[in-house]
Amino acid sequence: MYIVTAEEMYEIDRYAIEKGGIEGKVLMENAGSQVAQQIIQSYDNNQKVAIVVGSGNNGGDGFVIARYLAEYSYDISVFQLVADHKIKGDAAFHKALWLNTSDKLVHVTDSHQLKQRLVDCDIVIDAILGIGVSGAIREPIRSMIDAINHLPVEKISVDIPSGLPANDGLEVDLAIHADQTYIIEAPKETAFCEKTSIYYGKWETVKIGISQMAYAKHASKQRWCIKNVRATFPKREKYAHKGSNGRGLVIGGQQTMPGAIVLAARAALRSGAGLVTVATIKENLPIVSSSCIEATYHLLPNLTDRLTDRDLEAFEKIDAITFGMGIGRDDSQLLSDLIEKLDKPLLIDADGLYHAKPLLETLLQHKAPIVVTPHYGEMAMLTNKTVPEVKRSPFSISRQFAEKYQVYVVLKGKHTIITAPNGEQIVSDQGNAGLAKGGTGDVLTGILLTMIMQHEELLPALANGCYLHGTSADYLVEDNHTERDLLATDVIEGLSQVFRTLS
Ligand SMILES: NC(=O)C1=CN([C@@H]2O[C@H](COP(=O)(O)OP(=O)(O)OC[C@H]3O[C@@H](n4cnc5c(N)ncnc54)[C@H](OP(=O)(O)O)[C@@H]3O)[C@@H](O)[C@H]2O)[C@@H](O)CC1
Ligand SMILES: Nc1ncnc2c1ncn2[C@@H]1O[C@H](COP(=O)(O)OP(=O)(O)O)[C@@H](O)[C@H]1O
Ligand SMILES: [K+]
Repeated sequence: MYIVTAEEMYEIDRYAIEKGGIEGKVLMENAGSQVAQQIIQSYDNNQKVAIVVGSGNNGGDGFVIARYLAEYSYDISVFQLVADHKIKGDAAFHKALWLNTSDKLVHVTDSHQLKQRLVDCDIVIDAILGIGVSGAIREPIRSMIDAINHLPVEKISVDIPSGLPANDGLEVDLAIHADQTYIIEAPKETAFCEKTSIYYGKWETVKIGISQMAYAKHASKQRWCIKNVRATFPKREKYAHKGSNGRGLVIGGQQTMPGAIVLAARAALRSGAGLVTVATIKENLPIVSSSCIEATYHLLPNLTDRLTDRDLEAFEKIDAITFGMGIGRDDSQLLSDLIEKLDKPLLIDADGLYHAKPLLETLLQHKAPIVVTPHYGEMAMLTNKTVPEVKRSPFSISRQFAEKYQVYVVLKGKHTIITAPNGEQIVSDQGNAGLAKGGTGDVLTGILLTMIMQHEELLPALANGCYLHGTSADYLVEDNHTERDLLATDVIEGLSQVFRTLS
């Protein structure tokens, strides 16, 4: 499933009309009829329904919905919130069709009148503003949205809650707080941002006949699901040997934080890595090696000095490296050596990201791909922004960072956004609040290390890793765990259940 900005949706729409030959009127008919079908399946027809329409094509969808719901005997009233001359084009066409079959159209000019009209309704269908909204919401629409928000009715938004922008990065002025949103064709960026997703309520998409080709040409973001995983997940070769399944290196673990590297190493092995070596200080060895007996160990005298020739020689056979879990924030030469001297795919996580900050300009010198896996706080640190700024613009900030430093970015959160250096993005929205606990990020890092070694392309590799991690947590919470008790180690154990669903 693709995720779009408003501009991309308009391009896709234009492509469907100009190249696909489907008229705009037909797309609007499909949009309204599909939303109506959803409503018919979910809401009894003994309810009193008010459809509030604005000036644009979102309002046009509202007239189509009215026509279909009336056919199914819902008690429908349409309230037009704008002057007649504002309704043009396809919306005017569908308004005329509604008026051919019904006289239930009332022109409402202020919020006081609207409140009176809606007071005995059960459901309000919000077709006031769609993705064409721009700037601060103007009166009288402003007070009308506010009035609807205060009514104790079920609120169903068409395409997007009116007033909410489609794209990330904009401050929300005022928008309908929907209980349910039926999104036309493709979810918009704001459905995946912490501050704005709440306005949508529950949401689902309806298809209106636009081809996948139109999306492939104009959309740059996808929501990753099982279908994508199955299509891209590498098969385990029958004659595989441990060397052919990837040799991963995990570097990190101060004396006070040995758990992070254990989690990463165990997660990498559970995800299918052939060999995992943990490079850490000798003080950690007893605890780490007894917790992960399948790994091999490489001792570093400390976590700050340059790598020796002996280290570099030992790492020569490695296929991918992850650096940073539990490494602490003291000055260290290790990361700059990894960037300069080893041309291996390199994943930088946790404290490693603090080491990466002064080295960002040098990342371009690395001859193999670099992946950074910040949570929102770490992303704010890397970009000199505040956490609220990152939360408002997670898609744009990730893309700018990935393009500027030519790295892959995995911005971790409820919706994890994965960005390639060319700006292409994937959202992984598997997982639950059980993952909001120390150590789950280290598990993700281990899984990603293995995925990097086993896939040919990095973007699906990272998306598949996030899918495994989130889905493991989802299955565990569905079965015998809860969001409260879930531990990072459980997520590692849960992976086998996810793998079984992949073939
Ligand atoms: N393929 C698809 O996706 C399809 C999409 N379709 C539907 O089309 C929708 C997009 O339609 P759209 O472009 O007409 O925009 P939309 O938001 O309805 O109206 C814009 C008007 O709102 C007003 N306005 C704007 N800002 C404002 C403000 N701050 N405060 C107050 N008023 C403001 C402004 O009017 P003005 O008052 O300036 O004349 C502006 O002209 C889309 O969401 C989907 O529902 C389907 O029908 C078919 C296929
Ligand atoms: N509320 C949530 N819903 C879904 N996933 C979550 C949620 N909170 C955290 N996660 C996931 O859990 C992991 C936490 O990573 P991170 O913050 O680096 O943890 P740590 O550093 O303690 O290991 C990320 O993969 C993130 O996407
Ligand atoms: K709307």
